[in-house]
Amino acid sequence: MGRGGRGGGRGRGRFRGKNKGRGGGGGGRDTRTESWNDIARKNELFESYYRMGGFLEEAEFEEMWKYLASDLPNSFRFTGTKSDALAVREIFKKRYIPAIKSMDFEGEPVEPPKPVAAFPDELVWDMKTHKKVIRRYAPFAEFQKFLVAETTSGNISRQEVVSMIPPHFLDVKPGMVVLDMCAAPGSKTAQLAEMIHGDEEERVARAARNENPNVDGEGDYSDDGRSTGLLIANDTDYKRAGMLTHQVKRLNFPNLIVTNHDAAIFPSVELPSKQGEKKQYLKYDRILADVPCSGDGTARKNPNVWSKWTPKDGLGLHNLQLRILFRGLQMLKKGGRLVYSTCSMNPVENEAVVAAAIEACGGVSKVQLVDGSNHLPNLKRKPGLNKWKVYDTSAVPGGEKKTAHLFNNWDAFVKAKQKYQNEEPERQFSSKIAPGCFPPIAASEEERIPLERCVRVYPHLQDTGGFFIAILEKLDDIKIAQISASDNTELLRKAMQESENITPAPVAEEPSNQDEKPNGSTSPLKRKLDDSESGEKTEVIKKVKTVEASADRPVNDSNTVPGAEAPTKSSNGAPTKPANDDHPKLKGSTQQSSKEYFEYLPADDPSIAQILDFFGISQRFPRDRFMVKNKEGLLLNKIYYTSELAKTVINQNKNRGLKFIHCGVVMFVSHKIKDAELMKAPWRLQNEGIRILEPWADKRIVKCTNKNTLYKLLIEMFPKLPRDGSHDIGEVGDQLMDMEIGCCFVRIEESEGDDGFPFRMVLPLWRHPGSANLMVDKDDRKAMLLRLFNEKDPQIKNHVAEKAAAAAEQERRENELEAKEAEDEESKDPEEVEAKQAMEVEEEGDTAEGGVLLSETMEVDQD
Ligand SMILES: C[S@@+](CC[C@H](N)C(=O)[O-])C[C@H]1O[C@@H](n2cnc3c(N)ncnc32)[C@H](O)[C@@H]1O
Repeated sequence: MGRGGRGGGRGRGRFRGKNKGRGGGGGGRDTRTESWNDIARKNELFESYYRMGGFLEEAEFEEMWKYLASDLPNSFRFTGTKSDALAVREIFKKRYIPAIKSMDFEGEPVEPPKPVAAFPDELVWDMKTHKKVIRRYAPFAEFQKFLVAETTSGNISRQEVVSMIPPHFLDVKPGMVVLDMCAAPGSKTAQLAEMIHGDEEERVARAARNENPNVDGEGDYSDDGRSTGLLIANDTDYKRAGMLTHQVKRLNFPNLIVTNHDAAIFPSVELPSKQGEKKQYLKYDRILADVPCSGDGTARKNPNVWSKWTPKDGLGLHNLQLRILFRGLQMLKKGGRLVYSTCSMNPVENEAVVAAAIEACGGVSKVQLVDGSNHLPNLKRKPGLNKWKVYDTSAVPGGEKKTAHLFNNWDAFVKAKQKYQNEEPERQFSSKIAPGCFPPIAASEEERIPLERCVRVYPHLQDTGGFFIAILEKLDDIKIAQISASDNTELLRKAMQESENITPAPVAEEPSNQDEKPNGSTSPLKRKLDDSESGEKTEVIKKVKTVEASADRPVNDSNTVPGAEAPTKSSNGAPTKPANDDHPKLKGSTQQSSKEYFEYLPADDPSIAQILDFFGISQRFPRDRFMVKNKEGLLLNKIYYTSELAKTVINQNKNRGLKFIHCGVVMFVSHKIKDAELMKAPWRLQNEGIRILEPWADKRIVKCTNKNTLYKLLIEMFPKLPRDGSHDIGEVGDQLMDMEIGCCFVRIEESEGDDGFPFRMVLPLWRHPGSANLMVDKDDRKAMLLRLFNEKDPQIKNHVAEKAAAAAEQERRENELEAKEAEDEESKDPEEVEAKQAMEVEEEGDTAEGGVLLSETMEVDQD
């Protein structure tokens, strides 16, 4: 049946949104095809849970709910190194804010973007005008162009405000080893990379000038100012990990590795150890666990929340979230910090997970919740909850009625089930409700988990989405034996075993301490029956009718069998992923990835030595961190560069079953030109890696000091460089006149005034025999022309491409003519035709002999 075929109407009634959305086989409504404005922002179950759960006082709840049902403001962040971000921000403030201020939309003045007070340095902005209006309404066209160009160039990240919070709470310092467990699509990974990178460029520049790079004493800059840190960004979904790779490539960060594993069983990463000594494993200073969640805090931009929310979403994810968090805590260094976050407001996915993980680690003496009030002090927030109710719906298979329940504690849930077992044995509850879903009950004040230290961000506080953040600090080693204290013993133990299975080596966890007794059932933290709430507190909210089972709905539709968590079926009956379910389907990852090769070149590789010599790269620049991505380790097309620790991790683990899917910044690309073998270095520098290399170069540097020269180099590809010196590219052309053919650095220093450059730039340029060409692709050229020269629709000239296009057109015309002539010939005397053909062959031979291919025409593919 076609989409939307059954019934055709909108699922506005209770349960209908969910029913239709998940029952794909039944022709359910796909809300994504509908306009966001047409979606009814109503869901009684959703509302009743948050209204009755006691999260907020009634008046505040009303305010919060009003915001939750309204559109989310548009937000974005200026990214990259701080100086670049501030420079682009200034351009935005000077050029676009006044323009927007003078606009009207539908008769009302447009509210211009404003900085979000919660974040420092005015780097985060939001704006009430909807994205769609900005995209479609002509007066916004220039601003939209700027947003698109800077997003493509990586200077702006269009990220939701609340999603920017967790990295700020991690307190990352340059040089730290950081794991982002659930990283795709990668917006927080980018923030973490910026933090690990710190002011690296400034420090490296100082080191290269033989000055002390470590001015403020923060971070480890023992590697000549370079950050020694590492960021591993992981996602279990292979496709999403691909998206993540696409995002992080723009960061040009050599200290980054992308992996594709189930975070709950993330493998231990081995480090080199001396022969005969105990194996060493990587421990992390910081871990971000931004786990898959029901996403109900995203209701302002996600129609599925309104149409599909059920209490089972959160319940179904609690366990996976707990396993991911627990694995994160295992891999954390003693004294290290982990931030757990979700875009859900549901305590079952938040405080309950945090409490259960702390208990599983052995309590507050092992892992403590950190008070985050000194981070982002301007962020409006609410404390975490110490009490909440677990919400479930139960029903009898085939029956019509669903009943909603709110349970205060585990015993109340058990009693309710027992009661129904006598009266209605077929009634089913969610199989996912576990003791860990309920508030913890501590035996003493010292052992109490201060869940109020968690951070809740509600939509009405600063006009954002909803979010939850908890900062955890590992105080002591987690002994394997302590896991038995948890209510989730078996699952967590299994998770540990699985992470061992991925890597043939033993897990890098602390040895089990024999002196340490397992807490077992005597755990003071084990959830107990709270006498005051011991009676069954099931609150039957309302009995409601469910949609009747019908022939075109699969019998295992989760609405007819609540709690059964039936897999969604696609129209061909194959199981598909439920809308908000990010559960991995395979143990290691969601798909088998194709093998990537990461082969490091020897430090004395003669080709590398030749290239580095060509650019006059200092001997202090490391020569053993260059890598190629083919099995044979050959210098074919691209040469990548990585940090020292990234290299160590890749080399030590690539044959241990770890799935690395990305690492390295492109440093050199082979330049395919005629007579390349006669050149000293037929390799071109890349925009990606050029800033890493440039401080160490003392050859082939061209200074660009005039804005007009840069404009000419950007607007025209291959500007002429005739031998007589009559070029049009100013001081750059003058310096190039005496330079050997090949690539070079164009260095542009920051300078003040309207004719100055707002930030420092280094760009690669290829010096041809008769021309020069900035090796910057068309999109980046356009973005630079817009940013620096306010050039809105630049027409970039490319003589070579034009020449090639003209030649192709000429050939096409000739072919057409030939075909026509051939047609005409058919009717002619065959002898005459034969004679003509013989003559043509001769002519072709002549042309080929005399023809010379210009090197430029072979370089059309270079940008
Ligand atoms: C909330 S999103 C992460 C957003 C991301 N941190 C960002 O800022 O762009 C959750 C991610 O977890 C991934 N995921 C789901 N289950 C996972 C698992 N078991 N291990 C690792 N990643 C998982 C999903 O594919 C999804 O990309």
